[in-house]
Amino acid sequence: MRRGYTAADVRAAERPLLDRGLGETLMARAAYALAQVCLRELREHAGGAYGRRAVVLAGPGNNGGDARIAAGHLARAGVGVELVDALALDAADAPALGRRLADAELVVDGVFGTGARPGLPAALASAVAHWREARGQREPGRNTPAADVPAGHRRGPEGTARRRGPRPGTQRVIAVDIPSGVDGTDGTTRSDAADGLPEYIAADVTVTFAEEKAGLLLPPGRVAAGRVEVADIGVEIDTAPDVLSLEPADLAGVWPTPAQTAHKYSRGVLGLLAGSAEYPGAAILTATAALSTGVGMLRVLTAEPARTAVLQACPETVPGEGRVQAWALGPGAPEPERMQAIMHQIAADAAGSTAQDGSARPGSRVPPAVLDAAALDLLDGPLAFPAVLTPHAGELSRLLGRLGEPAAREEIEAAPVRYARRAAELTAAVVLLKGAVTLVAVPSGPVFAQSAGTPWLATAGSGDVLTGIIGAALAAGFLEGASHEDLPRMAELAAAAAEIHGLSAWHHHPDGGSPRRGRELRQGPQLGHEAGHRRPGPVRARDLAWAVRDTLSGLLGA
Ligand SMILES: NC(=O)C1=CN([C@@H]2O[C@H](COP(=O)(O)OP(=O)(O)OC[C@H]3O[C@@H](n4cnc5c(N)ncnc54)[C@H](O)[C@@H]3O)[C@@H](O)[C@H]2O)[C@@H](O)CC1
Ligand SMILES: Nc1ncnc2c1ncn2[C@@H]1O[C@H](COP(=O)(O)OP(=O)(O)O)[C@@H](O)[C@H]1O
Ligand SMILES: [K+]
Repeated sequence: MRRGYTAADVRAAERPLLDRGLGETLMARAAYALAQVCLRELREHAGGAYGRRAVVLAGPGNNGGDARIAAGHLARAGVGVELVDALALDAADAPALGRRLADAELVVDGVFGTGARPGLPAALASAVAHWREARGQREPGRNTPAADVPAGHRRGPEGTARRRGPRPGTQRVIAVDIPSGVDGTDGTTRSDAADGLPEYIAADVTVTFAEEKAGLLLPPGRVAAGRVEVADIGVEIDTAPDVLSLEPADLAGVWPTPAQTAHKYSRGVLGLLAGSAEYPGAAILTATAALSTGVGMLRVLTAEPARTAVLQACPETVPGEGRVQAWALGPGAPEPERMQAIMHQIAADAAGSTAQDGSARPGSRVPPAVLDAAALDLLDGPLAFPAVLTPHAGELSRLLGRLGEPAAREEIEAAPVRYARRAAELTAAVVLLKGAVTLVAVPSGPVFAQSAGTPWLATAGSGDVLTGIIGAALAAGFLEGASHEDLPRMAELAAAAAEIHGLSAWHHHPDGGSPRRGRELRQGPQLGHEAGHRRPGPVRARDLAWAVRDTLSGLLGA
């Protein structure tokens, strides 16, 4: 499990040590750890440290202090270091600095640290844009690992005429504590007014101190940070983390598995209302995913012709009504009246209003629900039963509008954690906001951030698969029903489902390579781009729904 802390909590933990006069000691430890990582990266990616060129960008605070001391260590190891006072940069010098940045084997970003706010000062942003341009990159992005560079680019003369400096894949960018331009607590950045590109210094590796900062786990900071290494500098944080990320190795401990004596009803029954005459496929995808996840029984309540389509694709499915332990409602535009009726019934059961003797049964445990797609469009206030909502940014924008706090899709994409949390408060539900990094928020408590997937997952039907996985997990995880007190556990299951969904895109390897199993799978890809993992190819939602089974078998050690 990765844990991310707010800047305020990190500061508070450092305070007693600073009060005891240990500031310089801490900085010396941080700088030493940073220099060690820089030297190792140079050895691994540039063939050595001696004689290699480094540009160290140093800011005005302690982050700059760490970078300056590390620059001394690097120089003593024979690295040719140029130390740049990043805030004293003149706009006229930005193009030249951009070229020197492009030419260096190592760039150390010590501009802003725990105190960082989104964005970069104008002259520095301009230098970073020139650097990007000289490297032939359109967007901020770490240098493509050598293994991922297409063979044609790797051989022969050094790239195109526009490409300068070290071979692609040999330049390493190391962020000190946090990539500058990214907010350490919420991971947000600012976009350049002229070209619309986000203003941050994308790193290959971030060396962070004491504990991970929340912004390193949240989008887009998580993408900007590359691989994160935590250096122990003797600072202990004893407050609760603000952001959590489940890793593949955590999933076996989180995921509900059947007891030895289980039978199909005690494994959990999922009720599915998905699909319509227009979109029968969505019901097939959600049903296939739920069955691949190992649900005890799947009941499908959808009307014809989607019902026959599901029964033909998934012969295990049981048509019609009956008792269920969880609900999955909404993919493929099923009948709104039917969804409303089911939600009203769960809410009534949760309120206890259906007690036979007329007595109030407040807080009754009821089957929890995952509400997706069309079901989200029926919501306009706090939910009276425990639910997981699974919007993408566009759906969340519509939902927030109905809840009286409109936000455009772009606003949500720029500050996803803020809107996911707000939606969870307003709906009294778990809100899983889909994206390259999927966030899972509860009305109060830490947010989960999961990023096992690949951009190939962004394909129609992929969300329907996620709904099926979540539904099956809720059915198995809440055999006795759930109440609002269970929202944190529901969020944990939804986060685990998002991780399994993402890993399944890697697992299903379209080139026919052997599926990734066991230990290899549990280690998982880190944002996909780490060396050692092949890139997956196109994902078909149907294959993804099938692949979930192999993913789970690998993760659970079957
Ligand atoms: N405080 C400690 O105990 C330790 C801190 N360490 C380092 O200290 C760093 C924190 O140092 P500081 O608190 O001095 O803060 P920073 O170095 O992060 O920030 C310095 C200044 O830059 C300004 N700034 C931030 N974002 C800006 C932006 N986008 N545009 C313009 N100005 C901006 C801030 O207002 C602040 O005044 C950590 O990240 C870490 O690298 C380490 O030396 C280890 C010990
Ligand atoms: N760039 C990306 N990287 C990784 N995963 C992504 C990316 N973009 C989207 N996804 C994932 O793909 C899925 C798309 O779901 P959704 O938009 O609901 O599709 P649909 O409704 O067509 O099924 C989500 O799980 C989302 O997190
Ligand atoms: K930094």
